[in-house]
Amino acid sequence: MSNITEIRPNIFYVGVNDRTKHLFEGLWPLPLGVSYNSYIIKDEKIALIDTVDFCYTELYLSKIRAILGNHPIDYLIVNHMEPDHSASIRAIREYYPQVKIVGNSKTIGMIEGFYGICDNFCEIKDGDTLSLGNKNLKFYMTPMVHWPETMMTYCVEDKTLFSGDAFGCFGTIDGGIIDTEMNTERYWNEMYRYYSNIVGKYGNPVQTALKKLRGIDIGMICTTHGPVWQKEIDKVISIYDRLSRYEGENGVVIVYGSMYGNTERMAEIIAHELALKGIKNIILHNVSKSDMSYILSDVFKYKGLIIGSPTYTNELFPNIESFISKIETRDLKNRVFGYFGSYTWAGAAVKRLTAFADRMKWEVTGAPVEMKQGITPDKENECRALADAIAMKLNL
Ligand SMILES: Cc1cc2nc3c(=O)[nH]c(=O)nc-3n(C[C@H](O)[C@H](O)[C@H](O)COP(=O)(O)O)c2cc1C
Repeated sequence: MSNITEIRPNIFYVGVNDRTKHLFEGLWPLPLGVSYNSYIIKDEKIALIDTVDFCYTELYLSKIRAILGNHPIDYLIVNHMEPDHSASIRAIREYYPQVKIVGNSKTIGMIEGFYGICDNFCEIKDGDTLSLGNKNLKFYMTPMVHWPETMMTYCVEDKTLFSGDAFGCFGTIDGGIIDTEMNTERYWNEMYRYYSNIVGKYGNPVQTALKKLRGIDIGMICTTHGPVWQKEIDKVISIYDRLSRYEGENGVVIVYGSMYGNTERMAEIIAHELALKGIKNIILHNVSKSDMSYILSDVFKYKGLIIGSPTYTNELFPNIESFISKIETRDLKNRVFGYFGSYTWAGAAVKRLTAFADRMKWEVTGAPVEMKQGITPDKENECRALADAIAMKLNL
C-alpha cells in the first residue's frame, strides 16, 4: 500500500490539523479548522521544513519519528517565524541537538529572540543553494509576505516549492494531502478569507514575490496551511496575483450599520436597484452581525463597495468605524466606491465617509445619500441613482 504522506519521492508530509482553536491569531474564526504543514525531505542529508504550532508538538514529533525512526535530522529550514510554524523549533533542537537551523539573518535574530537559541545556524541569502545529496534546495527571499523574514525554499530536482504561508488557506486537511486526492471546493473561499485578513496589506511584496517565482518551473506547491497544490497551481497563483493587485470581480458588497432599520432600508433599496441594473453578485453585510473576516474577504473579492452608516454620537456607527480602519490598514485599492448615511438631528456619518474616501484617495462614484430620520420618495430616488452610477461603472 502506498504511503499517502509521501507526496513526492522522498518528500513527506508531517503536518497536523487543528480542529480545536476557535480564532486564528485570536481574531479570525476557523469553522473549517486549520492545518499547520511541515515536510521532510529524505536524501543523503535529511531536511525538515518548518514546524507546527506549540499545541501539536508531541503529535508532530511522533509523525517525524514514524518516517525517520532514530535517524537524525541534518537541517531545519525555517521559511517563516510566526509561532504557528516556529513554536516547535525548540523541541526539535532538544530531540535533534545536532540539527542545523537554516534561515536568513532576520530569521536567525527572531529565533534568538523567541526561543533563546543562539548557535548551530546556517545563514543563507537570496539565491543561495544547499545540497542534500541528490536533491538541491534553492532559497528565495520574499520579505513581507507577510513578515520581514519570510522566504521560500525550492527543491530543484522535484520542482517543488515550499512557499510558507503564501498560497495557503484555512481548512484542515481531511484525508488526502495533495489537491488531486480531494474535492478542493471548500478551500477557495477560505483562501480569499486567509489572504484578505492576514496577507491583505502586503499586495506589493506579494507581487514582487510572484515576479521572482515567474522564472521557476513549479510542479508542486507545499504551503504551511491547507492542501498541497499540484493540479490547481495555476488557479492558486492567479488568485494570489489578482488579490495582491487588488483586482476585484464584478459584484458589489454593501457594508452597513443599522440599529433601528432606517439605514438598512437604504441598503436594501440600493441592492434591489443594482440587481435591476444587471449586477448578479450582491452581498449585504450588516456590520453588527457578519464576522469581520467574511466582510473583508468579500470586499477583497468584489470590485464594488458601498458603505452605509447611521450617525452615532457625532461619529460613524462604531462597527463601521472599525471596518473602515481595517480597510485603511490593508490599503485596499481599485474599488468602485459609493456611500450613504443617516442621522436624526445633525449628520456626521456621511461627512466621515467623505473624509475616509479622501484618505484612501478613492474616486467616489455617484452622489452620496444622506437621510434625515426616515425614508422619503426623494431619498429612495437618490439611493437608486447611487446604485445606477455604481452599476454603470461596473458594467463599463
Ligand atoms: C446612541 C445613539 C447616538 C446617536 N447619535 C446621533 C448624533 O450624534 N447625531 C444625529 O443626528 N443622530 C444621532 N443618532 C440618531 C441616528 O443616527 C438616527 O436615528 C439614524 O437614523 C439611525 O439609523 P438606524 O435606524 O439605521 O439605526 C443617534 C442614535 C443613537 C441610538
